Amino acid sequence: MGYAQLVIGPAGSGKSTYCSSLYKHCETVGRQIHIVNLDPAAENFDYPLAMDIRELVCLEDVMEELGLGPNGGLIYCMEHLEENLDDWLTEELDNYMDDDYLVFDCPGQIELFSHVPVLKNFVEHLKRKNFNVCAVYLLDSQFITDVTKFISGCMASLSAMVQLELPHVNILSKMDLVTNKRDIENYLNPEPDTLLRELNQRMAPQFGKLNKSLIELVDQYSMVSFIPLDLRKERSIQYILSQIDNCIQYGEDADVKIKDFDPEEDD
Ligand SMILES: Nc1nc2c(ncn2[C@@H]2O[C@H](COP(=O)(O)OP(=O)(O)OP(=O)(O)O)[C@@H](O)[C@H]2O)c(=O)[nH]1
Repeated sequence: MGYAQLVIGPAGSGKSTYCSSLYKHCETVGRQIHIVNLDPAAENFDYPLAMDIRELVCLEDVMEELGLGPNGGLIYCMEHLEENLDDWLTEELDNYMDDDYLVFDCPGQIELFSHVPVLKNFVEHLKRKNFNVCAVYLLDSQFITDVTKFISGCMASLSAMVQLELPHVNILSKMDLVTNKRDIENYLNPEPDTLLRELNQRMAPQFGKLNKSLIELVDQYSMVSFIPLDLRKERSIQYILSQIDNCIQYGEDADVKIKDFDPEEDD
C-alpha cells in the first residue's frame, strides 16, 4: 500500500510553498516523503522532485508548437498526462515501493478539480496502483475577508470534493499574514446559523432562500472546517500532516498524539 496527497487549490493559494515546507519538516523529523510536480508550467523548486510531468510534457513547448494560450495549453498537457497514465505514470510509480508517501503538487486552474475529468482519472489510476489518496485543498486566508468570499471558497472546495471522491482536508494557508486572528477565527469552525445571518445581511432579501440552501449544502458536506496553516510554526505543519495521515491511514500503528494539540499554540 502506498500513500499520496493530492495538493490542490486556486492559483497562488500556496500549494508549492506547502509542499516545500512539508518536505523540510519531514527531513527534520527523519521521515521520507517524495514530492511530484504535476504542473507543466512550473519552473522553480526548492526541493528534489521525485517525478516531474515536464519530462512528459511541458507547457512552453505546447504553446509554441500548437499555438495555444496558457489555459488551453495547460488543459492539453493534462489531457496528454491522462493519455499516458498506463505507460509514463505507471513506469514512474513502479520506482516506489510499499509504504512510500508521495505528495502531488497540482496546477491551480480551477477547472482541473471542478469539471474536467483529468485529475479524477489520475486519482483512479493511483487507487488501482494501490495508493491511499487524500485531497488537500488550500484556500488563501487573505481571501477570506468576508462571508461571501468564505462561501465562495467553500463551494470551490466542495466542487473538488464531489468531483474527486476522496478523503478531503481543507487548509487555510498563509496564516502568518493574518494580522487580526479574530477575523479568521469566525471562519475556522463557524456555526451555520451565524454564517446565514451574515450572508443575509450582505445580500438583498430575495437571496434569502438561496443563502439558506447554500449554507445547508456546505454544512451537510461538513465543508465549513478549515485547519489553519502557519508555516512559521513547525507544530502547525506537524498537526496538518497528522490529520492527513489519519485520513489515509498512514502509520496507523504509530503512537500519534494529536488529541490535545492546539494548532494555534506557539512552538
Ligand atoms: N507569507 C506567506 N506567503 C506565502 C505562503 N505560502 C505561499 N506564499 C506566497 O504566495 C505566493 C504563491 O505561492 P505558491 O506556493 O507559488 O502558490 P501555488 O498555489 O503553488 O501557485 P500556482 O502554482 O500558481 O497555483 C508566493 O509568492 C509565495 O511565496 C505562506 O504561508 N505565507
